[in-house]
Amino acid sequence: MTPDLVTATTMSTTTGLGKTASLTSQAYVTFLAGDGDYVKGVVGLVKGLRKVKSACPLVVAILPDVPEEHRRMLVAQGCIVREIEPVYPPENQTQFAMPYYVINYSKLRIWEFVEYHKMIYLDGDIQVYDNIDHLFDMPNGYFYAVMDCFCEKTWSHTPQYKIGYCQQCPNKVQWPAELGPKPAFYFNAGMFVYEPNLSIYDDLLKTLKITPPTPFAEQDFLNMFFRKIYKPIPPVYNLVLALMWRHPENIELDKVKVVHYCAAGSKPWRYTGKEANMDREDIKMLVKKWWNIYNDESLDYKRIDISIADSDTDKIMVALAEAGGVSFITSIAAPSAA
Ligand SMILES: O=c1ccn([C@@H]2O[C@H](COP(=O)(O)OP(=O)(O)O)[C@@H](O)[C@H]2O)c(=O)[nH]1
Ligand SMILES: OC[C@H]1O[C@H](O[C@@H]2[C@@H](O)[C@H](O)[C@@H](O)[C@H](O)[C@@H]2O)[C@H](O)[C@@H](O)[C@H]1O
Ligand SMILES: [Mn+2]
Repeated sequence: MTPDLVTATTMSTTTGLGKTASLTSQAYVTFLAGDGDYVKGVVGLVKGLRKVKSACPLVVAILPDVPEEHRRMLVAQGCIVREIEPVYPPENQTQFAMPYYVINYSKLRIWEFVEYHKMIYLDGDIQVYDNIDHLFDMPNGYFYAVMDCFCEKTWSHTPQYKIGYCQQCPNKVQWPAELGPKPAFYFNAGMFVYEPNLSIYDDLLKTLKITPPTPFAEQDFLNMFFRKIYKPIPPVYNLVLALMWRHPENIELDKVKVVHYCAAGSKPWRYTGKEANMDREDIKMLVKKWWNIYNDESLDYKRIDISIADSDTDKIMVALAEAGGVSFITSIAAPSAA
């Protein structure tokens, strides 16, 4: 048994909670860079995870350029903040699909978070509308993510886009034999389930050094690196918004658990409704849903004052806090919010 599991077992006997073994070793993780407005995305995300009563904490891997004030906001919202060093791709002439994708290689650092056995990575522009903790229970040894769509203009550099082929509807336009074998399934890297591991981490960084950058940056790289163990999961776990107008037949909006505001103009905190497709009623509704969570004060993190914790509930919360699931304050001056 690993040391983590020993702790978890002890904890579940002391708290009487059922599935606590997971709590010490599983977490959500997101990535934050810069002093801009993506911090709003992360605040929205941690509140969303609370709303769906996720049992696992949210770790935020931040670059050094995230200002102190934003770090404090995240901690105050119950996030576990971890600074990481940036990772840069090798020098190259490549044009990224979006210029800021260059910083996304830093996502690779999350393979270093080996105090967690399994993590679910979520982009900061993702919101969770239904509990997805069950994804932690899928068999180990695979890389799980949702298949991407090739129909938007950001894909115009690819043969797929040029011939109108999309893996979301592989029979509409058949893959032509003269282009060689059909490309392997390709995932969107805004959401994935993976296992932190130091030897994989070393291998990722070593391989990156000898891999020329390509337009979808770390997403292309991860697709290449994990191609042999990639297992597609249904689009309800990462609704790439373009699916709603490109492949509506693949989507049942009321069943969607995770929404990825990745279409141009769809980031809720920047939404104006002016860009292509952004005036759709379903998009307006999803943007409103995001804001409802972001503005819901009842979802703000409530800290527990450990010095006056006396009820059984408080004691359980403190045990959880020690396991990394919830954080708490020790100051007696601060009021208990429990
Ligand atoms: O200025 C930035 C740009 C990106 N990101 C992070 O990098 C992720 C990937 O970028 P984005 O989601 O904008 O890409 P898209 O999914 O829209 O292609 C974001 O979700 C954030 O977690 C960030 O923190 N600050
Ligand atoms: O750095 C590469 C980025 O690539 C991805 O972008 C998406 C998005 O840009 C859409 O607008 C496209 O249409 C879609 O197909 C594309 O995959 C991830 O969401 C992001 O987390 C990051 O990995
Ligand atoms: Mn994104």
